[in-house]
Amino acid sequence: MKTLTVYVKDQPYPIYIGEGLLEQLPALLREYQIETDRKLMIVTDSNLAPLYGEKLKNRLVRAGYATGFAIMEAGEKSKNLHVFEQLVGECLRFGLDRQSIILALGGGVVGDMAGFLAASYMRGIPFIQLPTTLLAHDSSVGGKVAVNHPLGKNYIGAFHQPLMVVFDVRCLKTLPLRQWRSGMAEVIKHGFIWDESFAKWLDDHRNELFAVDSEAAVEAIYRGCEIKAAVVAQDERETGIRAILNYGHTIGHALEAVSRYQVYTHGEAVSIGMAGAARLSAKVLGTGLDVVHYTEQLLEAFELPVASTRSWSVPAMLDAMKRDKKVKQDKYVFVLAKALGEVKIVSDIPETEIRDVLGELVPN
Ligand SMILES: NC(=O)c1ccc[n+]([C@@H]2O[C@H](COP(=O)([O-])OP(=O)(O)OC[C@H]3O[C@@H](n4cnc5c(N)ncnc54)[C@H](O)[C@@H]3O)[C@@H](O)[C@H]2O)c1
Ligand SMILES: O=C(O)C(=O)C[C@@H](O)[C@H](O)[C@H](O)COP(=O)(O)O
Ligand SMILES: [Zn+2]
Repeated sequence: MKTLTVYVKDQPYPIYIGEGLLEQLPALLREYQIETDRKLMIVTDSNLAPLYGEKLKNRLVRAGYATGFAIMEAGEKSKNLHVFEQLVGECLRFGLDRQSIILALGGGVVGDMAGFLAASYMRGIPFIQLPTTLLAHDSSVGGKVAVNHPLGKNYIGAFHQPLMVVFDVRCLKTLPLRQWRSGMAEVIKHGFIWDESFAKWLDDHRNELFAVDSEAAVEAIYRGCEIKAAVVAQDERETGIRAILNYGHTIGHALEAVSRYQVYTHGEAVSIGMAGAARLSAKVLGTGLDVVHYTEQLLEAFELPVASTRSWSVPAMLDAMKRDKKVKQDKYVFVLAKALGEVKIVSDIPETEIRDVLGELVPN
């Protein structure tokens, strides 16, 4: 097992990464003085409930915890206020109180939803992240929790840090290949924004990573979490540097919104977004074309898209980007690459440059 700490202001918390950790959860709870007088509520999705949820619930009940079980329909389309309200109802009916703890068992959709539920239920109760997708190495760390609005991603949310993150990498064995690749996009993002040598390491360990070799997976997840934790520790609420974690997301979130969350996974949209951000960096910052080429090459090596095969309205995408959370005084703000492993937040990007890049990424 590997461990690291996220140094946020109120309460630093641990991330545990290893095999079989869900089996050790009751012991970990006891280690954290979480006694059996506290109710637990597992929030999970319809795919994960039969795979891991029911076993986890039985294990916790056997350990003496009163444990509720709330299941949302799997997929991004469920990350909305309607489902949120249903989950609040389940918590109330189960009798969760302010001492209770929510357990988010799933990928980023469950993590964001259950985290937002914890942030707002009775004005805030604790929660624990139990990530089950590769992508969730990103979503389970840093305390951004939210649901979507039809006009865009994560518009209704909060910053609410978990008590701990327990990543049982055995869960990754059942993850569909498409979701594995999707998660790789955020792992690669951590290399692109912070550490060129990590990006190269991923490139060199492609075969082990595709084979979901535990050692390689733990290493990739650990380094991805370490980079994310380093950024979050400097700027928990995104007043500055944290925005670099949004590399590829301005275009990525726009693609997700115009396609009504039904065409791309989050990682696929971010992958196209990073290819776009690299191209925009060349135009706006004069970044070398080698960066653009390497960006595309690495993403494609992991079978991720670097352009859209479907056409979307450029004005609709620009509209979505105008509502991006990084926008200041109605001006587009992008995270751009200066070099591999080094990015910069750039304000006031001319719309013509963005239009040009969208023209290259999206067929008309
Ligand atoms: N809060 C953050 O900082 C942050 C960071 C990155 C992404 N996100 C959010 O995360 C979401 C995407 O998360 P995701 O890619 O994990 O998607 P997801 O949660 O929808 O999971 C993908 C699919 O895989 C299934 N699945 C999950 N784990 C499985 C397993 N071990 N075995 C078999 N099937 C499994 C799920 O049921 C789902 O169908 C997006 O909403 C995105 O906005 C948030
Ligand atoms: O943690 C962050 O900060 C990130 O930007 C990580 C992103 O990968 C993630 O998709 C996040 O949810 C996007 O945040 P948003 O503020 O643009 O909704
Ligand atoms: Zn993301």
